Amino acid sequence: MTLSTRGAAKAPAVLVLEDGRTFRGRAYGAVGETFGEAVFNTGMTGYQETLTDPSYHRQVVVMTAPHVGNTGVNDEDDESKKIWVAGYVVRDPARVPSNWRSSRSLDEQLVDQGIVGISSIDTRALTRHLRERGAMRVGIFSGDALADEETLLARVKEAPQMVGAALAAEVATEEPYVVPAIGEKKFTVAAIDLGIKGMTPHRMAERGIEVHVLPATATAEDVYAVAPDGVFLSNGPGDPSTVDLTVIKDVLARKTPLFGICFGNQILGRALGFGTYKLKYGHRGINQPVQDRTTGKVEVTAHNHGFAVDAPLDKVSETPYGRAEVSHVCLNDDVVEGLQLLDQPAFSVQYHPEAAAGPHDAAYLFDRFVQLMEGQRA
Ligand SMILES: NC(=O)CC[C@H](N)C(=O)O
Repeated sequence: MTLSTRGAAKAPAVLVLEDGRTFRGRAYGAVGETFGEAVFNTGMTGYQETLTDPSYHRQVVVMTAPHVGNTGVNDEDDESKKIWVAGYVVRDPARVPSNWRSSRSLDEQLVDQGIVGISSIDTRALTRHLRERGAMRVGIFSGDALADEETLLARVKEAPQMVGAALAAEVATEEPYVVPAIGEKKFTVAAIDLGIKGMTPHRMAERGIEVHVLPATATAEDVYAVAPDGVFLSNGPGDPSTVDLTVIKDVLARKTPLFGICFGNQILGRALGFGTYKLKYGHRGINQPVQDRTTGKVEVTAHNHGFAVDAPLDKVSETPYGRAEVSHVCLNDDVVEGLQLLDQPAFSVQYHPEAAAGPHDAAYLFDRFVQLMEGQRA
């Protein structure tokens, strides 16, 4: 631990929202400047997984939990090879991390990876502002990047918007790789990496699945070259309306068992002919109530999405691939949280059954995927 994490005064920093509201605080992590879409995460824990979730690429994450960094950073909980958030906003960073697995402080980790953040601001006021006005662009500035507010605001307004952003290829693997089945191998799955988290193939491997993780640019030929029993569509950053649907339509046409999560749910929805739209402020956190309408059960789930599928809640829809219905719904706001096809083995959820971090209520969805693959073999 360096002395700086022991509470030495950090440089002044300012956060500027695109509607002109500003918050003055202290630099946290790297000193400099950064831009992105301001979003808030309501998780009380799991900051290491949040920071390394590729779906947060180009987003500045505001933590609503006031005290962040308490357990430091360890060598096991990263969900990808680096921190992806564009910036980090916390109220009150831990001065001294304390956990048996901690190998360094969060502050040091942010500095090492050049992640610009801000602390000591009223994150509750900022969150309420984003809830009332909606997600918007933001900049964080410290050190040499500080300037008068008008100049900073003009720079925030130059930053790219999230609507229309095609980001999956920026975060996905360039080379295919294999995550071996744990124990006896029962199935092969081709997982299209649009920003996959490490825990996701692990959850499949635990169920005897050998997972071939393929780049976002994989063709149908690449997918079928691994002779998959099933195809998986991962989570990922950006606007789902930018994704080329050729491969997924091919998978649907061949009736290969298909499971999608988050971004995967959105692009399955689009392939079925539904629209996607931007939510006012999105769902991010590990305490979101969802109802599985196929069983009536309610589960508490991990979310990270700013877009959603526009599908009718109370009727079966006719699609080019047979009938489809909304299988899951968020109990906070009735947002579509899952889709299922009724005439072929394909389904998806808008949230994170891999639960890293988060409650494990939704783990049964990986078992449903296994059942679909078993059903196809029978
Ligand atoms: N976690 C994800 O896959 C996010 C999907 C999409 N980028 C969204 O914001 O809604």
